[in-house]
Amino acid sequence: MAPKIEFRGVSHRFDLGGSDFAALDRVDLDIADGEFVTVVGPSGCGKSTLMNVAAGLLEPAEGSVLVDGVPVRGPSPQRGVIFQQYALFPWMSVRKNVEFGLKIAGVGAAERRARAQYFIDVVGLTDFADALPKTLSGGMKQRCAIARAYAVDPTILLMDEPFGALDALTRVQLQDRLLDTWSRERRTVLFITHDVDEAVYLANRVIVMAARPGRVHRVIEVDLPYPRTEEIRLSAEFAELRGQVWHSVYHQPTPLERTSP
Ligand SMILES: Nc1ncnc2c1ncn2[C@@H]1O[C@H](COP(=O)(O)OP(=O)(O)OP(=O)(O)O)[C@@H](O)[C@H]1O
Repeated sequence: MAPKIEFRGVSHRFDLGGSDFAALDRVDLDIADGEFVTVVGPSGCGKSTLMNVAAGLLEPAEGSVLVDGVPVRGPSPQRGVIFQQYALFPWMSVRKNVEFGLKIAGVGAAERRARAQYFIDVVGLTDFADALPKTLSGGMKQRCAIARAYAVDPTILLMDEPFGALDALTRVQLQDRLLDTWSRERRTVLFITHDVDEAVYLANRVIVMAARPGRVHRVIEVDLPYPRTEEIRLSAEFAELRGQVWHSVYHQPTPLERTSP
């Protein structure tokens, strides 16, 4: 089956005070439909740049990203994006936030309400549907952002450190909630994180990037069954995979001085 997302020779440079800086160097990566792929790597290795290119928020200097075989030319409702900062509208209730994208898409009031309610229930915010974001905890805000992203029915979810600002316990709970949502509403997920445990716990496949220039360093298959459970998190197999990812992230080759053509 053709990949859902294809990165084809994606390179990107930023101008750093007159000299070019290679944020991404010839990234090739295929992601299958329904896969859950996590991306880890040292700070500045180009994780967010990779995601922004996939989201259509950034045009790569070279190469392209294809979704269902079609080059990405800009943002699309087909690709839901979730950032670390929740980006909720503070004056709107949870329900109105979740309905927002549907309203923009011209979905009628009754269907809007039903779809929003479904995803509010899925992320466990039923009792807070009419609450304003300022009354929610960080984890609840992020669940609202997840419900909002799902409600417009994207085929792909692009998540950039979505749980990065949360405490460890909330983070683990949201990982389970996200996997539960993913198992019920299967989407292709590209999830960026700094957290090696999180990367292994969530993924089918972990992409380890290296910096300077930003590139794919290693791809590690996570051959653990779903649903992932505490038992799996504490298993020897999990520890072994975590060790592999950890080693790949923290013992990387020295940065290349320049990229060869
Ligand atoms: N708008 C920009 N202008 C100049 N340089 C940039 C810009 N955005 C990113 N960079 C540089 O490109 C490199 C990759 O940045 P990116 O944010 O993609 O890395 P990252 O892996 O997501 O980092 P982190 O894990 O710290 O968030 C970094 O060295 C960064 O300094």
